[in-house]
Amino acid sequence: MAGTVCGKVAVVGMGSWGTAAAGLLARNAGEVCGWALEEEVARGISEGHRNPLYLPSYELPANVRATSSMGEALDGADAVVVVVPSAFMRPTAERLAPLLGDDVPVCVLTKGVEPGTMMLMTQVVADVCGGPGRMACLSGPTHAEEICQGKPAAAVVAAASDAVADLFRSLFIAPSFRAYVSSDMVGVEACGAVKNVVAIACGIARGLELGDNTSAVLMTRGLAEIGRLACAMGAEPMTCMGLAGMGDLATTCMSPHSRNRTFGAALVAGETLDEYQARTRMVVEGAAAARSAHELAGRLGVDAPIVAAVHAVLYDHAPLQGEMRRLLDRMPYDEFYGLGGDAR
Ligand SMILES: NC(=O)C1=CN([C@@H]2O[C@H](COP(=O)(O)OP(=O)(O)OC[C@H]3O[C@@H](n4cnc5c(N)ncnc54)[C@H](OP(=O)(O)O)[C@@H]3O)[C@@H](O)[C@H]2O)C=CC1
Ligand SMILES: O=C(CO)COP(=O)(O)O
Repeated sequence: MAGTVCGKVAVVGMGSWGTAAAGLLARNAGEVCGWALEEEVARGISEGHRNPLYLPSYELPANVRATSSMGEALDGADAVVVVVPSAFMRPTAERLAPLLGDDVPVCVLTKGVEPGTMMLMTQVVADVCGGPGRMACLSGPTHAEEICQGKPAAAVVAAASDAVADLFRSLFIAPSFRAYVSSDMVGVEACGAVKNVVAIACGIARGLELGDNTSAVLMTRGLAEIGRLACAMGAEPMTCMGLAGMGDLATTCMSPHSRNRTFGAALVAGETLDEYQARTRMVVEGAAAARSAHELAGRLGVDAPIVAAVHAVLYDHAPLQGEMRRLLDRMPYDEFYGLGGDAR
């Protein structure tokens, strides 16, 4: 029944995932008000209950509306969900800060690492808005296209405070959507950011017609790489085995809905990042994450060859086949090196 958990939830960012998330939240909040950058999106949702630009075939529940005024979206909100692309997180948080009540809990659905500061997305919002204790993040295998169709899915809500984690779990849970909880915010966010880079590698492999074995190897070795990086950032190892790690890696590397995987294949066909994003209007988070993850790996002394290969292809104009060859030519070491295995 709508409205049983809280009165009003604001969703900041009405792209694909913001739209699908608003649909989930509408079951448990009295009212959901989305903030959209574009007036066309806000009007389409409020007047026609559809987002004209993202997932236009999905009819939103009657208690979801949207506005291009951040003040109106935030006014009286009991909880806030932020889901703008990572590149816009800091400027969006700066607009949010003066409108956000002191104790209002915030859940971030965006996946990325801020270039330069190397902050995770909840850290960026807390840096600007204050109140790290009110922050949460939700991540997992949640392609918006399938959530809108009511296909069963699950994610994990991580927060430092049990009360904040419990609130967002209650807000997101639905008959076809399970929300688990965790206290490992770093692990959940690090996994979400780095898996997108591995998905680009899987897309490249697919574009090169390298087969399912190759994809499985990239996913498995990618998970080892995610584990090494996330643990060096302070994550708990088991988080990488969960919904935010293995679960999201699997869907992003295998699903035709994945922008990151599709972009990898498009690269092989000769398309650039700018061309791909302009054509689809959708963000490829793994491209920015490749830069941050590559720099982080260097800073933390972590071996991250798949991240390095994607980075080389995207930013050093390295040939695709050459990078794939370089990955294959590396001397294989202990399978769990950096995760408890020997350096041999
Ligand atoms: N799509 C999915 O299935 C999932 C996405 N995510 C993550 O969610 C985040 C958002 O992705 P997604 O919803 O897919 O986005 P989309 O690629 O579907 O849409 C792009 C979004 O960016 C917004 N935007 C463009 N320019 C700006 C700006 N200057 N300031 C603020 N917002 C801007 C657009 O707003 P407008 O339309 O109003 O112009 C739109 O909401 C990403 O980090 C992604 O990794 C996580 C899980 C699933
Ligand atoms: O994070 C996602 C699914 O959980 C979305 O991945 P893509 O951005 O590759 O579509």
